[in-house]
Amino acid sequence: MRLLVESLSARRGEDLIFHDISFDLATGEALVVTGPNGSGKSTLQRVLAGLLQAESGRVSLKDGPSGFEHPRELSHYLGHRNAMKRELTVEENLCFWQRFLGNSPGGSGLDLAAAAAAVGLAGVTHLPFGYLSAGQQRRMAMAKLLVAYRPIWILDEPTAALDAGADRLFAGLVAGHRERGGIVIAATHQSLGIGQAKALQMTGFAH
Ligand SMILES: Nc1ncnc2c1ncn2[C@@H]1O[C@H](COP(=O)(O)OP(=O)(O)OP(=O)(O)O)[C@@H](O)[C@H]1O
Repeated sequence: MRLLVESLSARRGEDLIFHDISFDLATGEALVVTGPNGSGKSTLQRVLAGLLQAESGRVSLKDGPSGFEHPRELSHYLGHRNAMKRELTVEENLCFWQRFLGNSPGGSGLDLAAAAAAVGLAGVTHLPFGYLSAGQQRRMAMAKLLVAYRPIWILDEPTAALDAGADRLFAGLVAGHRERGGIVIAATHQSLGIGQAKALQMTGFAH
């Protein structure tokens, strides 16, 4: 499978945020997106995840499972926020996401206990999400990537609020996903330690 981005431009309100971005990623590859605040990293990711419409250009899949034409249909999107209900327990939140997302063709997610264990949170699945520390909450958001199989991971500053151990854990999850043929696109201000990756430096436009 290949993810193709051709001459992509996006606008936010009146402003053109980026223009003429192209790249392609094959099975097992990763793209690290860097750039200063406001340069358009999140905007690009939201376009790839199908949450924003592009101004022009094309995002498509080639040689993927039949019937899937846009990466949004095969993606996990992890935004700045964790997308968990504070009042629900860890287990209830993960259960919701597992059922809501379902598995893409070609794989299956971990069960909830295994996913919680994989992010080092096995002992707290009975607690409301709101009781967890900021770093534990981010780890939980990573568990969401594991409970349903999606070959493409779109990650916006995935390691914000994480300690060094969690950084390593994250790098291990990404490496495992790539070894299984997954594609990863990660926007970051920090070194992610995810091994060999393509790079895209966003510059933004001066308004
Ligand atoms: N909903 C919106 N409406 C209008 N403009 C927006 C909106 N969201 C973001 N922008 C603008 O789009 C530009 C790019 O923002 P974006 O969040 O994509 O940048 P970023 O590179 O991810 O920044 P950061 O490193 O701070 O997360 C900024 O100038 C921002 O003000």
